[in-house]
Amino acid sequence: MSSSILRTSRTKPVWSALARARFSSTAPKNTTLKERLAELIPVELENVKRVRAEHGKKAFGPVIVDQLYGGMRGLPALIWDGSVLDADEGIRFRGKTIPECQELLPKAPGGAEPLPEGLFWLLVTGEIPTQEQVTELSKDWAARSAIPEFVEEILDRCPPTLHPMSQFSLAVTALNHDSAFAKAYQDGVSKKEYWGPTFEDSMDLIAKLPNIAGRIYNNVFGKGKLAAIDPAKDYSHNLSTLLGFGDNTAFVELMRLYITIHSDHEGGNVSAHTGKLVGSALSDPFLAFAASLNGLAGPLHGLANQEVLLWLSKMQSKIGENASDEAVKEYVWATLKGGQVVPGYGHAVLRKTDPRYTAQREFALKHLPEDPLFKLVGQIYNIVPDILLEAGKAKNPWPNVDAHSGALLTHYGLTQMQFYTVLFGVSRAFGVTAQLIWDRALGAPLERPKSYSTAAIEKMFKDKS
Ligand SMILES: CC(=O)SCCNC(=O)CCNC(=O)[C@H](O)C(C)(C)COP(=O)(O)OP(=O)(O)OC[C@H]1O[C@@H](n2cnc3c(N)ncnc32)[C@H](O)[C@@H]1OP(=O)(O)O
Ligand SMILES: O=C([O-])CC(=O)C(=O)O
Repeated sequence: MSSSILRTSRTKPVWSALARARFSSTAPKNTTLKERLAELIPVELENVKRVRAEHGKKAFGPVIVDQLYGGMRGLPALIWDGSVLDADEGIRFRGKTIPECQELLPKAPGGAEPLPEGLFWLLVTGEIPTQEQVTELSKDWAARSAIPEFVEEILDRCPPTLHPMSQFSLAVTALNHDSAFAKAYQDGVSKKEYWGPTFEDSMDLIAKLPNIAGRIYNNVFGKGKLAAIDPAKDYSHNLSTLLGFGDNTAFVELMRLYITIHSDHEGGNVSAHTGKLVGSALSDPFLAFAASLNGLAGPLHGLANQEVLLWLSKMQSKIGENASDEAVKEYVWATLKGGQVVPGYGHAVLRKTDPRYTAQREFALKHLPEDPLFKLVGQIYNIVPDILLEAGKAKNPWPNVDAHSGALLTHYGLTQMQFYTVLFGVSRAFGVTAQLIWDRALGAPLERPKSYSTAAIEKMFKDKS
């Protein structure tokens, strides 16, 4: 932020606010999230206009043919300020590392982990909210949490054999019935006002996810009558209660950490990018996020947390519990020789251990250091990277977030691994909706990159080699 901008007298108060936001200072008191957004949006619109005027025609680096065939790795293609991923350091949410978020974001009374309500505020504004602002968000989400009866019926009619992620996606798609954005669009809302109903839909969507997740869990895994949302409790506490774990303080803390760290992973990952892409067609946040969920449900992305537990269970039944390092090594090699990936290891961008893995490991060291599955996860950490390096294919031999989460959930009795990605999805809604709000606020256009045929590539370089 240049000092000349800060000195401009007419805009000074607003630019100062933005400067504060960009440096992730604390939010001004006595303002709601929506009011704060309304202040920040015109400032950011000016900022983007300035950046485009100054740099809009500059080249960003070469595009090579391998990137077209190789899943666009490293292709600079998207803008998202909410979080940025460094290959070695891992994720920062609005410039804050996970340990910094753990330190700075408001906590529940007696709690040590950050409240995801605060993380959402941070993702949306770049500011650390006050305790009161976070409490207001908890209350607002509790007030919006009921799901329409017909959505309950859709879930109740799903066969328990339908994967929980498919049920989740169905329910979220159906919420589009009451979309404020879809209605406003039909009523002829001006482009400048898109962000308002997008914000309302986003808040509704996040608020309704505990009821959807709880109903799916209850229907599929038969835990009896579904509990009700308590307006005096925070989001993670309510989610835990609906899953039947609300009385377990450590589980509630785990949910606070879990939802915070799984929320966003810059803009290019499959779920975030899918939400942005679908949203760019002005599909409302429910439709856009349902598409995100369908991407998250893939085994190379969010479903990897389920796959890790499956793989560990199969390992235990094959080589027994407390197996030797040699036996574990043999099992890992057999996985690779069978043409399968080692779930929970490797990453498209990261080149070091995922700090989300480390945060979960630290939680385990504090709350469940003697857990046998946690010990196995640790044993594997000492074995797999060397094997992946020796196998010589994976660019990143280190664990990602999914290598750890299932062991923690299992410890507390949430053993139904098919459900794990639903929890990931609840969290990912925070990042996807924050991005949708800003995309509509900044007038992000329809996404439509160019595709090429192999023949066209050949022709392009025919006389140049
Ligand atoms: C929340 C998340 O989405 S985190 C990721 C969750 N997914 C997993 O944990 C699944 C296991 N990991 C993987 O499949 C990969 O590492 C991915 C999908 C995450 C990243 O894929 P890429 O960016 O293509 O990885 P990379 O460039 O290192 O791949 C090169 C080769 O190594 C292989 N490789 C990468 N990771 C692994 C692994 N964990 N086990 C075995 N092989 C691997 C790839 O399959 C690829 O093989 P190929 O040349 O035969 O196609
Ligand atoms: O960044 C990625 O590609 C995958 C990932 O870890 C996430 O989305 O959380």
